[in-house]
Amino acid sequence: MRSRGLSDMLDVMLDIDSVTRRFGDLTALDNVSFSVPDGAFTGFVGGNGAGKTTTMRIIMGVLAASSGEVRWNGQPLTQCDRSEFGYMPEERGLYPKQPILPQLTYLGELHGLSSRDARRAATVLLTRFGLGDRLKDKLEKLSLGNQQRVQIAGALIASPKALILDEPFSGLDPDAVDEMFSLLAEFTKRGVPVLFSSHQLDLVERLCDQIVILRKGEVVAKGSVEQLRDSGETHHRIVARDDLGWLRDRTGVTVIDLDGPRAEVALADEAVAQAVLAEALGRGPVHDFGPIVRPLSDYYREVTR
Ligand SMILES: Nc1ncnc2c1ncn2[C@@H]1O[C@H](COP(=O)(O)OP(=O)(O)OP(=O)(O)O)[C@@H](O)[C@H]1O
Repeated sequence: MRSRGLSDMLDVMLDIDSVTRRFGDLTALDNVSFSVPDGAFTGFVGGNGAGKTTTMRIIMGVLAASSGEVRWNGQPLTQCDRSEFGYMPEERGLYPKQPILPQLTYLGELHGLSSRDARRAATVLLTRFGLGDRLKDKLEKLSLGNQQRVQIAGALIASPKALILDEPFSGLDPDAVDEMFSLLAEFTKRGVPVLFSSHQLDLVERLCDQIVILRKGEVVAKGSVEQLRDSGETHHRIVARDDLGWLRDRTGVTVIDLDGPRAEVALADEAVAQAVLAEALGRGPVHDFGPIVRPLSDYYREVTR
């Protein structure tokens, strides 16, 4: 679904620069730096406790950084800038016991919309999410997936200039994810930067223009999916007619998996790859030989272990 390369997105609107945050003895964020370019979907991943929520809270001014700075269009981010951002916090912002339309309308008003415009925007969004006949229902009466849709609608209500979404896709079924993604894509097309955290690597790989990986409060990788994959170890697949056990004794070859005439190997460099192919051909027919495009999850495991 990615539509543009990073090179097309030259404007960097949201800049997280050397942000450190300590809680007592714990350094939850250690010199974290990355940018969320104009119009880019930036996926923010990392294990439990890596520091994603803390980073988002600092961006939104809920927490202060111990040191470092967040900039918006090159200037230190202000509360006024933040009031124009859409934010979906980890703890979710809406009240379970209140009906959904008045809550979203109120949120729109808090962001500066007139009562009429806020109500209209809320109605349009909720209808778009298939909740047009549930406007008077209390949030808690909706299914979890629908509650999540309403929470996301809360971040979108007032034409946000940036979107900071803490696990917006958790709890959504695959159709709802696609529906939500196409809605968010309308914002990125208008140049809105979107930063979202997620534990769903397959989804991040499919949807994001760029990815930032945190491990124990430090950025361990950032870039487009292609850049991250290319920087990881490449594996090759070999399928031949005869047993490939000889691969175990060759310099520069690490056997990852071997099953008779089928093998997955890590090869030190291109010269080793050519030598392996030549030897395999010398020993008999080779049915398949080539690099394996590995999922992002493999690379993620490499950099976070
Ligand atoms: N208010 C706080 N006081 C003390 N420690 C905190 C506070 N907030 C976060 N932490 C700690 O900071 C670290 C980072 O937490 P954070 O919630 O940012 O991680 P996360 O990447 O969002 O994790 P998860 O994926 O589990 O939501 C954790 O060790 C957490 O316990």
